[in-house]
Parts: sequence; structure tokens; C-alpha cells
Amino acid sequence: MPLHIAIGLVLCGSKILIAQRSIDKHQGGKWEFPGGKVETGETALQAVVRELAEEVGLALEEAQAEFVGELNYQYPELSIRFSLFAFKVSTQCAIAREGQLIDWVEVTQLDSLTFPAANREMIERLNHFLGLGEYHVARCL
Ligand SMILES: Nc1nc2c([nH]c(=O)n2[C@@H]2O[C@H](COP(=O)(O)OP(=O)(O)OP(=O)(O)O)[C@@H](O)[C@H]2O)c(=O)[nH]1
Ligand SMILES: [Mg+2]
Repeated sequence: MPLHIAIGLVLCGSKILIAQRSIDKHQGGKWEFPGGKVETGETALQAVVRELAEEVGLALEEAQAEFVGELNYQYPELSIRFSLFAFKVSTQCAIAREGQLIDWVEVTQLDSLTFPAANREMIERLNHFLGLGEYHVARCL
């Protein structure tokens, strides 16, 4: 059974909230999107709202979430199913409640930061969700 993780893609204008994973954890020291394990009896949506409150002090409502998608990723040591939810917020009022480093970065700069391997596809899904995917320039006849 894969581990089920709920991820919050918290957007404020063109920026997104990221946090640094503590060094002693799986994929420690890398950047992450806030989120965590879906607990027994909880939906992924309930989990993401809880994790965003616990980790970065955001009081969000389930109704504010926009479902972005699900993705599976197989680390050599761990198989994970991620449920991705976007939240559009109007102020950057997150606080690092677990002593972690947090930052708001341009979505277009995510590619230049070090994330766990699973995040490559997560970022692609996010870009697609935001309409920032690949554009095919129409050729004029
Ligand atoms: N939160 C989060 N986890 C990620 C991301 N990318 C990624 O591979 N993961 C992996 O997904 C799992 C998430 O676990 P977590 O450490 O956030 O779980 P949690 O908040 O419940 O923490 P806990 O272990 O302290 O109770 C980890 O194995 C982590 O390496 C990401 O962007 N955000
Ligand atoms: Mg977490």
C-alpha cells in the first residue's frame, strides 16, 4: 500500500508557498510544498487543511481548495500517492510553525530549486493547472 500524502499548493498571485524539509526527515534539506500524511478516517481534503494549519499556520476552508490531481511516485524505499490541492490566497500570511524555513517564490522559478524527485511531475501538474503548460505556436499558412 502506498503512503497517501496530501499536498497544499498555496498560491498568492504568481507566487507559491514552499518550505524546507527538516534535515532528519525523508528527503531532508530539500524544498517541499506543505502537506503530510492522510490519517486513518480522514479524507485527503481534510488532511491538507489540517496540515496547512499545523505546518504553516494557515486557516483555510475545504471549500477554498481546488483539486489539481493525484500522482503516484515510487522512491526506491517508499511508494507514495499524492493528492494535490491548490489554494489561492490574497495575503502571504503563512508562519513557520515547525521552525522550518518558508518562502514565497515565483511559480516560474520552481524549476531552479531542489525538490524531491516526485515534485518534478507535481510542478508540471501545477503549471498545467495554472495554464502555464507548453504552448504550441500556431504556424501561419
Ligand atoms: N509534504 C511534502 N512531502 C513530500 C513532497 N515531495 C515528496 O516527495 N514528499 C514526500 O512525501 C512524504 C510526506 O511526508 P511528510 O514528512 O510531509 O509527512 P507529515 O507532514 O505527516 O510528517 P511527519 O512524518 O513529521 O508526521 C515524505 O516521504 C516526503 O519525502 C512535498 O512537496 N511536500
Ligand atoms: Mg509534512
